[in-house]
Amino acid sequence: MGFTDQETVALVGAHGVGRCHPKFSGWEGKWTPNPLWFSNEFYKVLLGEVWVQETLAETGRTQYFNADRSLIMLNTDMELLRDGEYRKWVEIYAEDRERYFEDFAAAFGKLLELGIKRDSRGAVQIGK
Ligand code: HEM
Repeated sequence: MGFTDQETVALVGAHGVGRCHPKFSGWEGKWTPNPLWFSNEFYKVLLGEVWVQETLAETGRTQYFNADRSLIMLNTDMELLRDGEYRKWVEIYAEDRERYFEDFAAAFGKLLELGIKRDSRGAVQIGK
């Protein structure tokens, strides 16, 4: 999809808001203690908790829980710790919320505009 490692890490930090619903995806739980608050909390939680893999009896989905089972990570979230280049950005965003906001805005704008062509004045080109 043409995203850099840095943009990928910035986008997945959106999992700091919202939650998983067993009836929709088969996964269960929230990523952060304040899932209605957009911040860099996803990265702090990812780095700061001890994660244990578990398979949910009800849905058969495998995911990760922290020690008190109040927070979760998906396998794709855990990849951000396993890969050195991803992990570098996790650490940067955990430390620097303003940097995260800037980089998320740029990467999310790119995601929203995927496939859209504009002319030199910025007007959207339809059907070209
Ligand atoms: C590796 C890529 C990704 C995977 C595998 C993934 C997977 C998931 C899954 C399984 C859920 C739970 C759905 C449910 O049960 O309702 C979810 C929720 C969510 N995802 Fe992602 N996601 C990815 C990337 C993203 C990106 C790029 C964004 C936004 C920039 C995003 C934003 C969200 C949000 C906000 C929720 C919560 C939705 C809710 O509370 O109903 N995710 N994601």
